[in-house]
Amino acid sequence: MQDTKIAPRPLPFVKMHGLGNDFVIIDSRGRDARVTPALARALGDRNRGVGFDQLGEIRDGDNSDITLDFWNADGSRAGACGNATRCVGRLMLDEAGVDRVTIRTTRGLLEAVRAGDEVSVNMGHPVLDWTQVPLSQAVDVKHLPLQGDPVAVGMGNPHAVFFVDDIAAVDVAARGVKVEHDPLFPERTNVEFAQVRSRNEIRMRVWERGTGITLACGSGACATAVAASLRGLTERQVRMEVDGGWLTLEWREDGVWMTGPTALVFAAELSPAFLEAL
Ligand SMILES: N[C@H](CCC[C@H](N)C(=O)O)C(=O)O
Repeated sequence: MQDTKIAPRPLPFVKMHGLGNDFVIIDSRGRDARVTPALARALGDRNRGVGFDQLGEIRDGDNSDITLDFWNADGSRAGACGNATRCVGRLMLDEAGVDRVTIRTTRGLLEAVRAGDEVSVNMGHPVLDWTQVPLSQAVDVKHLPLQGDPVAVGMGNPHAVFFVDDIAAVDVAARGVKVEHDPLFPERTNVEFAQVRSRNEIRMRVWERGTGITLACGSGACATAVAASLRGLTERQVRMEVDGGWLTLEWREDGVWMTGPTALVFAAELSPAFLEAL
């Protein structure tokens, strides 16, 4: 019998961003899941791959319109990614020509709805139990025993939110990397620095676990709105300015809703040579 070699096929993807928080999105519906840590790392390399803050993989739905998994550029998994959820929500809303879609993520069933030109997603209820954030010891999540007195909030991924008087004076990278690896966070953490401008407005900058400084972080924006509300600093609805623009957050009875813009940058495909070299 003659040996046959199956030629690897190119793998299509799209590049999107939400407020400059950028994503590669691979649609694996109807095929075997293809994303591996090695693929995430290679694709996430801005020189050898494409570069992204997170990689999103769309899979077939599970009592939902789709299932969505997130990866960081270091090959680790992100349990939540609000901006990518909005971007994928936009793709699915447009594909189906509907106003509401359901998205299964590791933290449960989320929904995305059209909000004029923007997309709103319900990122679910915040997690305020220290075992679930998770933290490594029984502490008050509203006042962590760390310099700067941050609040811990889980949004499917861990966040530590610091309130500061002057955000321009914060060295986000230096402080972020230190807090990310503090032993209080057994799964490391995303780190937000927030300056409350009024009871309805916050300026926020972020250090993302496994990624570094990004222009926006949707789950971090949700965590920051929850933390500010818990501390009595703001109302439950706030406008938030991040490095990439503006988001609206509202902590409602059914979860934390986030609204903001999405952008489709380009569609392309990964070459067989790139995939073979993994
Ligand atoms: N950019 C994402 C969050 C990524 C979080 C990730 N860095 C993690 O490890 O949890 C967002 O819009 O919510």
